Formats: sequence, C-alpha cells, structure tokens
Amino acid sequence: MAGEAPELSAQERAGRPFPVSWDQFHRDCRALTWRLNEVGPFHAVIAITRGGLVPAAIVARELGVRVIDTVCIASYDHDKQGELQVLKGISEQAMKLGGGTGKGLLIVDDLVDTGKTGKLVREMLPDAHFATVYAKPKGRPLVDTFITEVSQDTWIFFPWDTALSYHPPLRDGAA
Ligand SMILES: O=P(O)(O)OC[C@H]1O[C@H](OP(=O)(O)OP(=O)(O)O)[C@H](O)[C@@H]1O
Ligand SMILES: Nc1nc2[nH]cnc2c(=O)[nH]1
Ligand SMILES: [Mg+2]
Repeated sequence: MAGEAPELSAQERAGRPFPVSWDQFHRDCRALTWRLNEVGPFHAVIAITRGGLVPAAIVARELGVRVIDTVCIASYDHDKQGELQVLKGISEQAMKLGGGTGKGLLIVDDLVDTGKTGKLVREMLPDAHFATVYAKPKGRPLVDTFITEVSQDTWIFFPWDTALSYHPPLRDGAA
C-alpha cells in the first residue's frame, strides 16, 4: 500500500555484518568443545539442522561421541523468519538414550537469535545440555554453553552460505 514502509528482513534489520571464515568457525567450535568437555560425558549429540550439522560434527569428533541424531527445523527462508516447522523429530533411539527427557544428551546449533528454535527443541528435551557457537541477547538465556555473543542487530554470515568475492578499495567508498 502507498506510504507503508516495506517489511524489513531479519538481515536488513540487523545492520552489522559478521562474516565468519571456515578457520574461525573451526576454532570457535574447538573452543566450545573445551567448555563442553567439563560438562559431559554425553551419550549422543543432537544437531539442529541444518546449521547445527557443521558444529555438531566438529564437537562430536572432539568429544569422541559417535551417536549423532538430528532434529530438522525450518524457520528462516534465507533471512525471513516464518512459522517453525518440525520436519523430523528426535529418533526413538536417541530419546531412549536420554531417558525420555534428554538427560546426558547434547543439543548443538550454530546460533541462537530470537531463541524460538532453541525453545522448541528444549521443550522436546528439557534435561539436555544446549550448546551453540554464537548467541544473540534474546536467545542467550536458552543456551547453557556458547562461545561468542554478538549484538541483536548483527547478522552472522557462515562460510557455507558465502563465497569470496571482489571488494572495492576504501577510497572508492567501500565500507
Ligand atoms: O533463534 P532463532 O531466531 O530461532 O534462529 C536461530 C536458528 O536460525 C537458523 O536456522 P534456519 O531456520 O535459518 O535454518 P538452517 O539451519 O537450515 O539454515 C540457525 O541455524 C538457528 O537454527
Ligand atoms: N546465517 C544466519 N542465520 C540466522 N538465522 C537467525 N539469525 C541468523 C544470523 O545472524 N545469521
Ligand atoms: Mg538452523
């Protein structure tokens, strides 16, 4: 409608870009594992797909955990958050390992933003330990262990979503 401001995507609202390289991500996952090693041992890792798959692989490798399950949740279409959809729940086998409540299970995701995704998974596994690599203030209270906090107006660019490209020199007006 005329005069109405166009709806901003989460990424547009989040003015600050925070690009993360593969190297940096690997280092941050290792740092996360150092902290988790004090909390475990864990019977299994539950990765929140898709973003949680990458840190889950690194964390499970470092902790020596070989049972990895997924909970598949879709909420953002690129950078717009819609209704949360559980595309696949936690397996019966993983549920049994966690005694039905998630005790001794480790939930891993790449980040918490509003906390909606994390909240939904916590409801499925109330006694599990929830770890993310990055956390924004709104989602932070849901997470038991994380490595880096970024401001709510930051948009994190992960290495699997980005590619190297030309950047103009500062004198030509590059930010
Ligand atoms: O705290 P929230 O506001 O709920 O946002 C955090 C979630 O958003 C991203 O997933 P996304 O839904 O984009 O799916 P993907 O992991 O498949 O990229 C991210 O990987 C978290 O799972
Ligand atoms: N890549 C990415 N996905 C998100 N989903 C919710 N917040 C973010 C973010 O900051 N970066
Ligand atoms: Mg995700």
